[in-house]
Amino acid sequence: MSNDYLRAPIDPNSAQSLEAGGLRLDLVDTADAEQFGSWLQAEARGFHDGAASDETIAGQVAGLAYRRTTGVWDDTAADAASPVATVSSWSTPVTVPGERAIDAWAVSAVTVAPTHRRRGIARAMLEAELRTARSLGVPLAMLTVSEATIYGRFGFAPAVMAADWKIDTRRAHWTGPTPDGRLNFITVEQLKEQGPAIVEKVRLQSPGEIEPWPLFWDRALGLTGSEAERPKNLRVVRYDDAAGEPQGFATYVVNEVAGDVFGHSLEVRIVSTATDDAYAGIWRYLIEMDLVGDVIAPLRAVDEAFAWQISDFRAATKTRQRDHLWTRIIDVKAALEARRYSAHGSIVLEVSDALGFAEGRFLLSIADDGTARVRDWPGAAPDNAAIVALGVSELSALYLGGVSAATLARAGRITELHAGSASAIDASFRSPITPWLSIWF
Ligand SMILES: CC(=O)SCCNC(=O)CCNC(=O)[C@H](O)C(C)(C)COP(=O)(O)OP(=O)(O)OC[C@H]1O[C@@H](n2cnc3c(N)ncnc32)[C@H](O)[C@@H]1OP(=O)(O)O
Repeated sequence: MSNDYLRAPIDPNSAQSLEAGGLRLDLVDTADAEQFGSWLQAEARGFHDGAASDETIAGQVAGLAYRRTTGVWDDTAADAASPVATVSSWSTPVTVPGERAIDAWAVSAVTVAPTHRRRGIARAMLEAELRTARSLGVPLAMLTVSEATIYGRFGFAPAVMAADWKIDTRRAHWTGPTPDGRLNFITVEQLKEQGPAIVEKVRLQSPGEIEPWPLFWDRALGLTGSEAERPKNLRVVRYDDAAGEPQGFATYVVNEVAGDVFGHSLEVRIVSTATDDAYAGIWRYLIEMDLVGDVIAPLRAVDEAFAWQISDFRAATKTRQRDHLWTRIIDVKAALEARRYSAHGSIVLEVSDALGFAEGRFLLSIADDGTARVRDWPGAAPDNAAIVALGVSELSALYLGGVSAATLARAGRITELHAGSASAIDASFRSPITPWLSIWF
């Protein structure tokens, strides 16, 4: 999708409801550095970050201008130029099962100033985002969340989980393959040039993955801010296959551990690998690092293959596992037809949606090749069809193939109207590749 979303008008419903409370919902002109800078500082304050330096703000003004940037202003506030609430959004492809992607409405930077909380401002902004996405024909919305208690009421649900891993390198001897590629140290500047092409090879492999944006690289590589603020201990290693083609990279830092001169802790920042060989080459390199007692790898997939590539299964532990990407189906037909399925069949979905976007009774007909057609289906279900009643949150949780319908049925979150329907949904919906999103947004 082009950047048309930048010009879409402000949602009139939310503008009116906020106006009734003396507040103004408006778009920020991201070409106006002063206005955009003020919005960025309000966002930082909303997340309890310190005031950003002029250099950081200048970098963000340049790097985030492609996002639809919305604020809420209280013209009676002492600093009336500074918004009391922020949200930003953009349309970007997200990978769905079948190594393909659909446009999704990414929502980020949702903050309301502590002086203005719990009077419905976030609700007005979120509903405006969903209506705007709908008006632009974007079938899915998504976000990564600070708290798991906020977004369910708007029809979002966790669809991609993530895990923080810790590997005890003294116990974890590498038993996986030894690939014939080679590893090379490269500079962060080289990675900024070469990394996007590698990540692009990887993107369609995991449902849930999205395109990183240019400023993502600057942040991840410590290239924002002044020279003095840049990290000095960030290492970058690239894996090239036997033919010399770059197929993966890792960025990491090695930290001293107090009281243990030779025992360091290696913290993985990014590992991105396009082939199984690159995966084995990079993880072997990290796990076998000398003078390192443990490898800390945050925000990884919940079923990392490296757990099966070491001598002691208990040497790799998940120190935390939790929801990461939340999705919200806006257009049931477009969303469900965009992905591929693992088993053919007919499924009737009775979807309820308090906001109305996804409400309806639909027939999903999945062909032998995994493609699907969705029709409104008010009538009786075809013979042998699975039938379930569920909310849009539950359908959104199932969408990327990482959540079990049988579990949701056991939890009372979906209702089987024919016995065995949840298992039929799982046979079709579950992705053979566990969904994973490697970044926050
Ligand atoms: C995608 C992202 O950007 S995630 C980041 C979210 N932002 C943050 O965590 C920054 C700090 N927090 C904040 O800025 C604000 O407290 C926000 C944005 C979370 C909420 O803003 P508010 O304007 O106070 O929310 P609002 O009054 O519209 O509440 C909407 C609903 O969410 C509920 N709610 C709001 N905040 C929370 C919370 N932290 N936990 C649980 N429920 C919440 C309200 O009770 C309300 O429920 P209801 O409408 O069903 O009665």
